[in-house]
Amino acid sequence: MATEGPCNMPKPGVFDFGNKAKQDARKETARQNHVARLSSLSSSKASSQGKHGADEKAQESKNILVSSEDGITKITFNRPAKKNAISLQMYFDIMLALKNASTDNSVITVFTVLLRRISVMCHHPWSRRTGDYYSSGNDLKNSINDAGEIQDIAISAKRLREFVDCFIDFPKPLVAVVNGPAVGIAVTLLGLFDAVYASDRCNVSYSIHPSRSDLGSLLFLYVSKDNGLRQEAAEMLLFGKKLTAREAWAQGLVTEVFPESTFETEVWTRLKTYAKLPPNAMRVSKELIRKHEKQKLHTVNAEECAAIRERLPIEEYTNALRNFLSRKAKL
Ligand SMILES: CCCCC/C=C/CC(=O)SCCNC(=O)CCNC(=O)[C@H](O)C(C)(C)COP(=O)(O)OP(=O)(O)OC[C@H]1O[C@@H](n2cnc3c(N)ncnc32)[C@H](O)[C@@H]1OP(=O)(O)O
Repeated sequence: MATEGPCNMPKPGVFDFGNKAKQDARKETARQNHVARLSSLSSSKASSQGKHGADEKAQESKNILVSSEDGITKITFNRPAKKNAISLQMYFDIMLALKNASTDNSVITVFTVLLRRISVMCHHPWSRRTGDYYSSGNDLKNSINDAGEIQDIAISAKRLREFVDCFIDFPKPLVAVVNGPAVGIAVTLLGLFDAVYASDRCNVSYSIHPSRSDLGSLLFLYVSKDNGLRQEAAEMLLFGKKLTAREAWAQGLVTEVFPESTFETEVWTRLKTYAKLPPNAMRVSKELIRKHEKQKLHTVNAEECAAIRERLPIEEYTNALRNFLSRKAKL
């Protein structure tokens, strides 16, 4: 891989991970090992997958499960022990899953959390229960090593930008089935879905993490664009106020709130019906609805990731990280 000389290569497309990784490596020679790891992951997985049908199992990775059935590609968080915190590997797995879903035969793409079955001794011998969290957001270990030193900021910030870009550009209807609390980047992303269905046990919040207001402004842009500046959103973004599912609905972040007891049945019945609608009409409608805001979202995303890259090394942030990791601080 070339690491010197001018970069005359054309800018790769948002889903063109191979070329993006190569360009990263040219600019970040000091970080080549890290980039190479991500690049090799991309090429090995991409080459083993290609196009696939909506009724086939599409992708296996430990913490992100992907499956397709009934015209729906489901991307499922499966890291309950860490409250579905999103590691660098998971960012990558999700981007790959979105890339595949954008060209597979499915009609709708859905993000959700793996349901865990627990034994209960009350009315039913088995009761379904959701994983605790939809997602606790960015894995706070992504940018700090075991010695407590900040690491890989440029790469993480770039990866984050590419990750959010994938959501902004995703061409098919994208739905979030949120059956537990969502934090940080997982909340920001909600603004980029076409529909967000939440159970009444869900809540949304940003953390004590000082970067929340950076990434939050994407969400803020979305929430406030038709309604003027919304003070409730500012309370969440600036002061870390936790919103209930119904408050998030009132903010326009959630499409509909369902009782937990009927959530799964109602939502999946509805989604299966939607998946029978004409796919091309939905794609064209989505393109028309999103066309005018897309460029603005890309611009804000780029600005925010640049801000994160600059702010991450400051003491306020590093202290917050160390406090969380030494169990002195939580949400
Ligand atoms: C380049 C960088 C880009 C930065 C981009 C920024 C994006 C915005 C964000 O998303 S920042 C992250 C925001 N999220 C948080 O701040 C949540 C932090 N977590 C908590 O506050 C709590 O864990 C909790 C309230 C979500 C749950 O508390 P609870 O007491 O129920 O559970 P534990 O704290 O014991 O958690 C269980 C294990 O999970 C690990 N964990 C939870 N969240 C994260 C996380 N975001 N990152 C890493 N690890 C997380 C926790 O450490 C426990 O692990 P352990 O059992 O091994 O100790």
